[in-house]
Amino acid sequence: MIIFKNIDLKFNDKTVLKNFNLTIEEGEKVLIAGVSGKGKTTLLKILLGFTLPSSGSVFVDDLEINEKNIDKIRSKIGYMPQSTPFFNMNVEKLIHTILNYKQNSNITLDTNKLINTLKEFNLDVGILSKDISQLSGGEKQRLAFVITILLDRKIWVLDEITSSLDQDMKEKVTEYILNSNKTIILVSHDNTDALNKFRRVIL
Ligand SMILES: Nc1ncnc2c1ncn2[C@@H]1O[C@H](COP(=O)(O)OP(=O)(O)OP(=O)(O)O)[C@@H](O)[C@H]1O
Repeated sequence: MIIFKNIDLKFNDKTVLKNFNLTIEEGEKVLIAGVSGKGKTTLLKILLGFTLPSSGSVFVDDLEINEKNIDKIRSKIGYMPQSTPFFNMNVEKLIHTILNYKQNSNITLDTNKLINTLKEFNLDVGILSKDISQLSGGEKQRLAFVITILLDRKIWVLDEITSSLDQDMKEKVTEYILNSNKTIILVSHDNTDALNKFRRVIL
């Protein structure tokens, strides 16, 4: 369960969030909507501990976000920011590098699962021998999503992760998210059928 409690956030003199409260149950699918600049990305960054609120508290599974708990909280979250934060390297090497991070030591690479998940999102297995710089924006977004699936964290925090995809693929990715057993907090400006089934929170 995720709880945002009485969150205020100001940047200099500008109030971005005022007395924001939200409780997200285990397995719930929440869409954060609202016009540009309302604080959607900021809200996700607060959940990751990248941005500190001016006041208020955030809890993830009864752990309050603070310096002591933040690593444990982050290890529960699969986070996809607005732009894919990949170094330019070979795709297969990138996947191995990410899986070799200490916080992912509970995951063993299942090659069949990797190949099947790539295929599910119309990525040819040949992508593994390419460099990140050779991929299109949409390929990078789908690859990042495949990696998020492989990491299998219980909470997914997803910031406009379908912006470079065509309508059919937006629908497919959103449907996949909707049918997952994960707790989802998603920011999107899409207009897809699947998104209508999310709980909508408007900032
Ligand atoms: N580090 C920062 N310092 C100062 N102001 C910031 C900072 N980060 C965000 N802001 C401001 O806070 C407001 C909310 O930004 P945020 O990126 O959360 O909006 P958003 O709702 O996600 O917008 P978009 O839909 O365009 O992505 C904006 O006015 C932005 O300029």
